Amino acid sequence: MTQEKKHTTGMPDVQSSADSRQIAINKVGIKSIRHPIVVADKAVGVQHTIANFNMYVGLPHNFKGTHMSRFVDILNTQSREISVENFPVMLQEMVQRLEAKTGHIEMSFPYFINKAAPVSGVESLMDYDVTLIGDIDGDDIRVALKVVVPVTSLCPCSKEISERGAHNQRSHVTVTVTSKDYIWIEEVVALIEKEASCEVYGLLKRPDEKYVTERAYDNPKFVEDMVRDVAARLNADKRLEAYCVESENFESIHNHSAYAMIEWTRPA
Ligand SMILES: Nc1nc2c(ncn2[C@@H]2O[C@H](COP(=O)(O)OP(=O)(O)OP(=O)(O)O)[C@@H](O)[C@H]2O)c(=O)[nH]1
Repeated sequence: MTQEKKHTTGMPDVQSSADSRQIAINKVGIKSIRHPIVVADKAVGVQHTIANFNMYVGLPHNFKGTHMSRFVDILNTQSREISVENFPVMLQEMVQRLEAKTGHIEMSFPYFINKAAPVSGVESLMDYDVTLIGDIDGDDIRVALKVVVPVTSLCPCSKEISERGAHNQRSHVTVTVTSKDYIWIEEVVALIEKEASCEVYGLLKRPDEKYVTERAYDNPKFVEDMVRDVAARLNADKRLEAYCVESENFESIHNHSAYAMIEWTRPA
């Protein structure tokens, strides 16, 4: 007897009953459930963190409801860790357990990278928001990696027209990639940070602060420059099947953001 059946034998199963409305549901399941996960860490082997999961399946028109408890059960399966490597297996397990054809999982987690300050070399952790987005439709499985990288951007126009200074701000550069091969989170972060006016750090001493201020001033970027320069680097990566690069600059001279986005898919 399966785990799900042994506690419920003899009880009415409303969700399995028929529905006559002739309307299929694209996504049904659970949203915002937290669970510990393990992520491969390029520097130290593994990193333990906590992910927020959204897990959905498609529901055919003739069923009243899905089986919500089974999604949680998949997270609690003891026979394997929840990891980036096991993510496709989770997608397969989910559609199998839910008797569905299509499924979608989003696994969002903070990921920490130890960075050295640019002059003093003092080390500190920086946190990055990472999401794995998986879709399964029959035998077709697609997994995208999304990384949000906070950086500094400095406005080229402001630098040109002002007698002193230039407005600069923190920006979020978000890259979402699908790839034939494994892509390290660290690779995506490094690629983006190289193209920013300057990268940001958890801990900076005064010599570092002077360096990042001057580095940003010497390296001004519009939001358009940011997404184009990151896209040019992504274009050179032959492993990629598709990408989306976005930049949101939280403008320090406005109460709104500047935003740009480039999407690319490898031609068939
Ligand atoms: N389908 C559905 N279930 C819900 C919803 N809200 C809460 N639930 C609960 O999800 C729980 C049942 O999950 P199931 O997986 O169907 O439970 P079960 O029938 O005991 O388990 P199985 O034998 O695996 O089907 C019940 O407590 C439901 O009331 C909802 O909006 N839709």
